[in-house]
Formats: sequence, C-alpha cells, structure tokens
Amino acid sequence: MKELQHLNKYFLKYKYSLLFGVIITISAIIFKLFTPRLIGKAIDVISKGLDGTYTKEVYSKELMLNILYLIGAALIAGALTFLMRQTIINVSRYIEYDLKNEIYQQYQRLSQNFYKSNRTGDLMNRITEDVSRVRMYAGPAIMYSLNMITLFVVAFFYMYNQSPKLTLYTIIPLPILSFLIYFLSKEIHKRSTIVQEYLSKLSTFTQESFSGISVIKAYGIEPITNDNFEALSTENRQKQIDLTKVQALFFPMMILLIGISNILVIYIGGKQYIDGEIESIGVIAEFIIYVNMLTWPVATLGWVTSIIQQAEASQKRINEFLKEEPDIKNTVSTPTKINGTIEFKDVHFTHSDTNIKALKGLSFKINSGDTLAIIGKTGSGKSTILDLIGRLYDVEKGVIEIDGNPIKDINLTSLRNSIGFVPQDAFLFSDSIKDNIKFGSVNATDDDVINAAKNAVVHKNIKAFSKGYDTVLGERGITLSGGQKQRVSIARAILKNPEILLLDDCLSAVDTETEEQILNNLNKVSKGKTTIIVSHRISSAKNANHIIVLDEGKITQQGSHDELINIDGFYKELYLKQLSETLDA
Ligand SMILES: Nc1ncnc2c1ncn2[C@@H]1O[C@H](COP(=O)(O)OP(=O)(O)OP(=O)(O)O)[C@@H](O)[C@H]1O
Repeated sequence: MKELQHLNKYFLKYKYSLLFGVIITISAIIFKLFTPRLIGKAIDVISKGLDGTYTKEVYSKELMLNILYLIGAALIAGALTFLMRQTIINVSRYIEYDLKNEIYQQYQRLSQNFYKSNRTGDLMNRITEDVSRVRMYAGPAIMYSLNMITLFVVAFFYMYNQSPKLTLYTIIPLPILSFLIYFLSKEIHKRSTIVQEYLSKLSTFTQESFSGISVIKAYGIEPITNDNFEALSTENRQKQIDLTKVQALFFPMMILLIGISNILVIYIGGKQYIDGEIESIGVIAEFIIYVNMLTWPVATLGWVTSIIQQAEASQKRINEFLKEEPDIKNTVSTPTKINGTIEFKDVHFTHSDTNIKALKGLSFKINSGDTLAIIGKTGSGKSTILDLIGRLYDVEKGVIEIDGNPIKDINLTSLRNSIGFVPQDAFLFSDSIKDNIKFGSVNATDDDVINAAKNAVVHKNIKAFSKGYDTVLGERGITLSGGQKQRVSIARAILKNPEILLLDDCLSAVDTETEEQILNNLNKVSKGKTTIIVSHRISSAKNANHIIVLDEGKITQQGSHDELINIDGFYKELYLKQLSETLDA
C-alpha cells in the first residue's frame, strides 16, 4: 500500500464527500438488514396464525404491519444505496480526473530525452489503463470493503443473538469462498492483462495498415497483411477463450458455496428447532437470507484484495513517471528580454540514446537581426544545432550564449516564446487550418492569420478549399500535400512574430519558384529578426549574411555565398551541381 499513499492528498481533498459516503453506506446496510428480521417475524406470525396462537384479526394486522415495515425498509435502503454510489463512486471519478491531469502536466514538464527513452504506448497506458485500475481502488474497493465490514459486523451481531451455534455453521464456508475468489481474481487479472496486450497489438496493427493502406496496395501485399492479421486474431481468440474459462468458474463457485451454506442452515437449524434450541421457524428463514446477503460481500473481499494489488502495481508505474525530473530546468524565475544574438562556443553534443556525437566542438556567432544558413550532408548535425538553441537538450561541453548570456541563465519560457520554429517534418494538429496557424499566437486576428499565410505563399491554396481557413485537417479532415503542410507551418512561425526564426529544411517540398517567393517574403517579415535557415539547397542559403557548411558535426567551410562559390569545397560542388540541374530543367 506504500505506492497508493500518493492518493492520500486526494482523499484529503474530498474528505467531506467521503465521510458522507461512509455514513450513507453504514445507514444503507443497517436498513438492508431489517429485511431478514422482518421476514423472519412475518413467518413467525404466519406460523402462529396457523397453529391458532393468533386470532384471524391479530394475525392479519400483524402480517400487514410487517409487510409495510418491509417495504419501508427496502425503499429507504434502496435510496441510501443510490446515494452511496453517488458519493463514493463520484469521488473516485474526481480522483481519476485529478490524477490524469497530474500525469498529463508532468508529461508536459518532462524533456525531449524522456520521450526518446519511453514508448508512446507506455505513456498512454499509464494515463489510461493504470489510472483506471487505481480508480478501482479509490472507489469500488473502498465502497465494497465498507459494505462488507458493516454488513458482516451488523449481521453477525443479529445472528449471534438469535443462535450462536447456527451462526458458526453458517459462516464457516465464507472464508473459503473469499480465498477461492481471491485466487480466481488474480488469475482473471493475469489473463485479462494478456488479452489487453493482444488487443493493443491488434489495434496497432490495424491502425498501421489503415494509415499505410496506399503502400500496402501499391506493393500488392494485401494477402500477406490479411494472413498476418488472421494469425494475430487467432492468438487473440485463444487468449480470450483462456480468460473466459476462468471467468466462467466465478459464478458456479459462488452458487456452490451459497448452496452449501443454505443446506447447513436448513439442516442444523431444522435440528435445533426440533430439539427446541431455537424458538421459532422464522429464524431459519432469517438465516437463509443472511447467508445470501453475506455471500456477495465476502466474495468481494477476495476480489477487493486483488484489485488493491493491481492498483498498487499501477500506482507504482505512475509514481515512477511522477518522480521523474525534467533534464531541462528553468532556473530563472524572472522573464529575460531577448534580442537574438546567438553564439556557439566550442559546443559538443552527444545524443544520449544512440551515443552519436552529433556536434564536435562547434563555434560560430550570429548577430541579432542577421541571417545564418547552414548547409551540410544528411546527419551532419544541422537539426541538432536548432534543437540546442531551443534548449530541447543541454550541451555536453562548451556553451551557447544568447545576447551574451549562457543559455541556462535565460528564462526558459522567454527563450521559447522568442523562437519561431519550423521543423523538418511539419506537424499539424487535427484542427482547422486557421487554428493550426494561430497555434502559439491565440490572440491573433483573422487578418493577421491571412497575412501570415500570404507571406508563406499558402493563402491561395487555402482559399481554394471550400471551407477556406476553417477546413479541418487530420484523419477525418483534408490531407494537405507535403509542400502545403510546410507552408502552413511557416505561416505559424511568421504569425508568432518571434525574435529568432529557426527554419529546418522547411522548403524542401516546395518548387523553386515558390521557394523564391517565400524567401523574398521572409526577407521582409524577418527584418530585425535573427534567422537560421537549414537547407540542402543553395537557393535557400545564398542570400544569408553568413553561411556555414557542416560535416560530421564540424564546420568545414564558412563565409558568404560569393566567397564560398570561389573556394573549392562542398559548397562550390553543390552550387555547380544544382546550377546544372536548374539549367537542364
Ligand atoms: N533524437 C535523436 N536521437 C538520437 N540520435 C539522433 C537524434 N537526432 C539526430 N540524431 C543523430 O545525430 C546525428 C545528427 O543528426 P541531425 O538530425 O542533427 O542531422 P541533420 O544534419 O539535420 O540531418 P538531415 O539533413 O538528414 O536532417 C545523426 O547521426 C542522427 O542520427
């Protein structure tokens, strides 16, 4: 239960609702337990009527009175049971909501490295599956335990008063039932976890094959995917059958044990009645109802033990993530004003998961308002430079300075707010085009959005859609072409109006003519902003104030376009190659 102590703060938060729930639960049970007593009494009245102890009038009056009490008690018990669920189960839903928010906020706090070392499925599972297992502890487990304890204590008290011997015989099978249910629940849990794993494998498989349907069709491999799906389905079916086998044991086992208890009550109770050890036949009926009433709560004891164990294991997994500290921390509380001068001083960086040395002693400087272009082969470390400027990672050795201050001494929110980043793979959310552009600039007007789209040369494309800027993107919306996605992503960065603009090979999917237009527009809107353009194309780099050529994490050439085309090296080769391609075209 050590891990579940994490929930104590929530129990404290909802203490009044919980206390109310406890009082309601106890009251509901007390009223429920009137039923066996009243039925026992009613049977006694009938037997007294039959043997002539009561006259017909007394008999009818007594019987009617008992029936009315019975209805009253049942109605009150029913209403209180409704309230019991409304309080305790509702509290568990609130706790589930709070816990999900807590985990989500922690996910948002954690750095890029955390996401590299944990699989998305695992992150999703902890916020869904694990939280719902914990909720079972915070709600149903508490409710059923309370139910069981109260019912058992009160019923035992009533039963013992009537006949201690009969009480003993009646409750003997109950602990056995509880143990059996406990082991059964554990087995059910084990098998249902396997079923869950298979279900998620199946859904991942189907999701991937739907997303990649064009590739599947183009390669004509539908029969192979069908076979793979069938194989996975067959395994899934077998696991479901394994689970159903143990689940099917649950109710027969309960019915068997209830049956044994009933037989014991009738046999021992009957003998006691004949021997005159219990005074009335109604006691036997009363005990039979007690047995039936107690069986379910006692069975739930085993079930509750198993769900508490599962909740403990789930909370342990959740706590592991909640305890995790972000690698990148904001140590400066006051906002920092950023102008945009960036300097790398002998920067080294190794990606921790792959141990790849992406940058090996990099030094360069861009003055505020200048444009720097970075050219280099794939994997030479270009994107890594941009990641380090946005402090998605911290450098391994050396220092990055912004406006002369080490990047770690700058308020992290100010730093990120001052950057407009266009990544290599433009990511757009399943939302309208307008909201995708407004992402990060929520207060922008429609005119601002249109201006940004015009500067990114995507306005005409957007207007061509029947719903224009309200066109929804994503799975159930329209799919944009690679070049359109890149341009929407550029519009988003332009609209943010940042001090630093980082463009990571974001014109690769647009034709050279559109590239030219966008670069001209960017030239205008990025006046006074520090801009870094990462590209494989000379056309994107040629107008920059300074160009660096990167190879395996090191600068191999640098200078202006005019300087570099006159020196033998990678830049000149690339320039001549791309020039001849343009002339050929
Ligand atoms: N998230 C990551 N985890 C581990 N290694 C990485 C990661 N990102 C990049 N690398 C590695 O670091 C090196 C530099 O990668 P980077 O993405 O900076 O190159 P790039 O010059 O931008 O390449 P490209 O032109 O193909 O985009 C590569 O060898 C790459 O495999």
